[in-house]
Amino acid sequence: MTQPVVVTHPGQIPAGLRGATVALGNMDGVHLGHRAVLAAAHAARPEAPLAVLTFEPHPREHFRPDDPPFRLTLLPAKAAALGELGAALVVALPFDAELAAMPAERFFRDVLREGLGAVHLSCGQDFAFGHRRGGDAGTLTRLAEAAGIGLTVVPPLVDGQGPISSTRIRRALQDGYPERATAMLGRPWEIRGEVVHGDKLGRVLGWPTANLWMGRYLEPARGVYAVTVVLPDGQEVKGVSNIGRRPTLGGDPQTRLETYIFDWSGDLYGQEIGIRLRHFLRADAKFDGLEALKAAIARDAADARAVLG
Ligand SMILES: Cc1cc2nc3c(=O)[nH]c(=O)nc-3n(C[C@H](O)[C@H](O)[C@H](O)COP(=O)(O)O)c2cc1C
Ligand SMILES: Nc1ncnc2c1ncn2[C@@H]1O[C@H](COP(=O)(O)OP(=O)(O)O)[C@@H](O)[C@H]1O
Repeated sequence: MTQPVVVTHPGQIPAGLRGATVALGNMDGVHLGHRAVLAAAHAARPEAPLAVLTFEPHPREHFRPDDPPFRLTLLPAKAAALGELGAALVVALPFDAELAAMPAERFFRDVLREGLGAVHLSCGQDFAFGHRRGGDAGTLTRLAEAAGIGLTVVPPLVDGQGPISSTRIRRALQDGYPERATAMLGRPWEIRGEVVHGDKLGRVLGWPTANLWMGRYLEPARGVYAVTVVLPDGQEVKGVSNIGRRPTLGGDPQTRLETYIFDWSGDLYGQEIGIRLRHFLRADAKFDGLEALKAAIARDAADARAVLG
């Protein structure tokens, strides 16, 4: 699937992608429920280009900047995942004070109708938009009908535990169940970032680790994970990661994601890699010295190899 065109303003939409059938939502994580919203937009108007209207930053990052980070996907990964689902266009509107203050009617007219030239809309039942979330699926139904634009309101996709949602996926990851996140996402959760320099202790211990900052990503359960690693060339290889603050070494102020890649050597500094959390192995621990830590990492690596097969 080709990468979608990503724009931050309707004025930037290429002529051929105006008049799209448009799925609406934050779409953080791009999970199976989001997939259903895209599928509904496409099914209604299969001849039209498929577009997604989303917000970047996430409205919660705008309204509650001091909340702990919670993102499942940042825009490039979100756009790539939406592209996999057939989106030709992603409109990622900057969510700022102006957008937050825009009445629902004006958002509908200026952005959806005139900006995108939408021929059909789809959203989840809980979609809310416009000033103080003043527009909901009911408002959208009324506005779309008056404008002669089709609308599909998609009921929540459920599994055995209830509706699939970004919130449930976050909770599964915070509780140490990456497999549950994988099931709801339809693919493993991946953290992408640039490899940064650490304390260069890894190679002394015999376990060099490529380090990423968690940044705006949700912090999952701290501890050790069996992972797969997407290298800069796109190759996917196996490894073992620690997500934590290294209590054995005095503790860090920020959480890092450190990954030892199996049967691999090379230089990754400054390059972007993706870490896909597969299985949680154990909680982060404070060891009594470096020898004990080394022994624990050796056991972790063996456990990860075993569970990854
Ligand atoms: C599989 C694995 C498990 C780890 N588990 C812990 C742990 O439980 N507690 C801890 O303090 N550090 C743990 N570490 C982190 C090491 O302290 C870290 O890799 C080492 O300090 C190297 O840091 P550097 O990359 O900055 O050189 C773990 C590392 C790996 C690779
Ligand atoms: N098998 C490997 N797994 C992870 N990183 C590796 C591996 N082999 C070499 N490297 C390189 O070594 C670096 C990590 O070495 P390390 O001594 O832990 O330094 P740092 O403290 O800067 O992370 C990685 O960023 C990467 O460039």
